Amino acid sequence: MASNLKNLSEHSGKNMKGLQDKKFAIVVSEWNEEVTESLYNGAYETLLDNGISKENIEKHYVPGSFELSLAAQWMAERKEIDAVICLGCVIQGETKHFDFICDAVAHGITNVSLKYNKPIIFGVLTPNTQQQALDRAGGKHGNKGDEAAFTALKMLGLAKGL
Ligand SMILES: Nc1c(NC[C@H](O)[C@H](O)[C@H](O)CO)[nH]c(=O)[nH]c1=O
Ligand SMILES: CC(=O)[C@@H](O)COP(=O)(O)O
Repeated sequence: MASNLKNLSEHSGKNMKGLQDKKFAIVVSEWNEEVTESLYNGAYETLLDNGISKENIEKHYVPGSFELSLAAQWMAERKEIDAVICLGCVIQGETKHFDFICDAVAHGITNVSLKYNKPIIFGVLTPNTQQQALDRAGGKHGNKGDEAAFTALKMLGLAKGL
């Protein structure tokens, strides 16, 4: 469903109880920092709003979205980290560089998640324009950072219930 049909900040709060002791690492790309900082703020506040303490939320920066996969692996290797939220914004330029980055980071994050059996959340915007990015980073379509945090919480809740 396209973002213009479902607000990114709305969620059905299933499986999100008893997670107060879980520890999160949020990795943020420095590219398009106006957007990614807004994504981070959304994710951070969503975790706090759902009972996660500030002490259990780490923030780390990478140069660009392409580096999110390796940073996610460094976080996932740490036993004390229960979930990793990867936040980035890759905006289409004139060349195919966009395609290579998006493909690499989507596959990279998936591979880390399966390798370490932990939620590694793909909170990466891949818009055609800056405005589309802003609309999804606290604008008219909500905040992808909220969605990423909700997703991490729900996956940990699912794992807890298994
Ligand atoms: N153009 C964007 C980039 N490019 C940088 C890459 O992510 C990477 O850091 C570089 O290729 C060196 O490995 N990154 C974004 O996150 N967003 C962009 O729009
Ligand atoms: C996604 C990118 O790396 C992109 O912003 C770079 O722009 P261009 O494809 O015009 O070099």
